[in-house]
Amino acid sequence: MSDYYDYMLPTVNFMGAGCVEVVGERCKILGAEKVLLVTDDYLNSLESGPVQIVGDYLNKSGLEYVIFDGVTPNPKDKDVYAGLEIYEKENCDMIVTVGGGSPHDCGKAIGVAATHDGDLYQDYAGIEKLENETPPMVCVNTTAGTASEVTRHAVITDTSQTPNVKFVIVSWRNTPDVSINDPELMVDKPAGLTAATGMDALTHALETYVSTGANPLTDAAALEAMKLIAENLRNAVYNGQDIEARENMANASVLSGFAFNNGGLGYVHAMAHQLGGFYDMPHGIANAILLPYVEKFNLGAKLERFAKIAEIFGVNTEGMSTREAAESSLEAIKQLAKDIGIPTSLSESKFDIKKEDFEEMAKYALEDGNAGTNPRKGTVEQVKSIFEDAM
Ligand SMILES: NC(=O)c1ccc[n+]([C@@H]2O[C@H](COP(=O)([O-])OP(=O)(O)OC[C@H]3O[C@@H](n4cnc5c(N)ncnc54)[C@H](O)[C@@H]3O)[C@@H](O)[C@H]2O)c1
Ligand SMILES: [Fe+2]
Repeated sequence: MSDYYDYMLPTVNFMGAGCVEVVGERCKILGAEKVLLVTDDYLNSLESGPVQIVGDYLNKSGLEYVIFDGVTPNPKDKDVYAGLEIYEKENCDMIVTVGGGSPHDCGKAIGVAATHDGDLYQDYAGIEKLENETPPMVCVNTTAGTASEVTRHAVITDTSQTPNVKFVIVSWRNTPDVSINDPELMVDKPAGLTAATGMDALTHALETYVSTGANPLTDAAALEAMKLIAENLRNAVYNGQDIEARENMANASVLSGFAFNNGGLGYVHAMAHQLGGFYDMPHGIANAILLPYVEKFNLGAKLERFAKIAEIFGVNTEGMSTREAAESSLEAIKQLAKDIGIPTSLSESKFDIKKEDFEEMAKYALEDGNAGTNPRKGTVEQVKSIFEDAM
């Protein structure tokens, strides 16, 4: 390992109420003539929703655009190829995504498929495998969780395998040119989605903070993200119209993206990807359920850091040993999840989880691109037992 590190950020990030108005002018600056607008059918069905708002700004800037709304949650390779067909047929030269992590990731993968031969999973899953420049991209974010709008990750589900496998293409070439986080586009998010995506952001910040790839810059971003989440996620869930809570959650999500884009994640994400691939479980729910169980496994490797997390969550750690303080951080996280209505175990979730799958899921998890920076190395047996523990 070298003594230096790189720190990757997208070129321009817009944050705050009203900032979506820059979308058209930013596309023009990037040289767009015809935009593929990538989204999902729900957001596209909303009158005066984010898709219509973005479309109006594109029109105002004199840009032509065509909508692809075939993105499904946990986006599939076939969604990517359906989008690519439109991108090519319509001679698009730029991608604008509107929505949460699913449209952003699908849009990134459309850009990869448009500029790279071969198979997305076979040839490009893993870290820094992209060889060619991808089309310019602007991401308008409507959830506060994945931070895909600021990261180099695209998480796609490969449906050619049974069971399906979620894989990650990680490349700086995938980093969007512009990210737009306007909290006014987030106020109508239902409570359940706010809770799940908020816990995804927490998982990003926490996994990076205890990862083997953490550095002073990722620490600063991760600590502030966790503080904002501890102070604002409940409010954002309980009162969706609280614009300050929404804005703070957007800030937290982006900060956690700055952190994990550079410091790496861990077994929570590696294992959550299996729950997404095998059962189509929403990503935020999968992370939120697994988080305390995985971190119980990791605790001994980063006791001081977990003790610091407890402080951030408002636990009075005075008089506690470092281990006691570290353990109390897991209780604080469980309490937050409980308060916002997240199931506390896999069996409590409404998904038909099968114990017989755990061995295979554990194997895939250890091969996942996020497993390498987990602070404690586990065997297939150990990862399997974390799944069992979470059941
Ligand atoms: N690329 C990355 O860095 C990264 C990181 C973490 C997760 N992910 C991936 O992102 C995906 C999950 O993304 P997500 O959690 O943002 O959800 P999502 O994009 O899958 O959206 C979930 C649902 O919420 C709806 N929705 C989105 N915004 C809304 C709004 N403002 N109001 C009402 N409804 C809204 C959508 O229509 C959809 O039905 C997963 O596939 C996950 O693996 C990617
Ligand atoms: Fe995530």
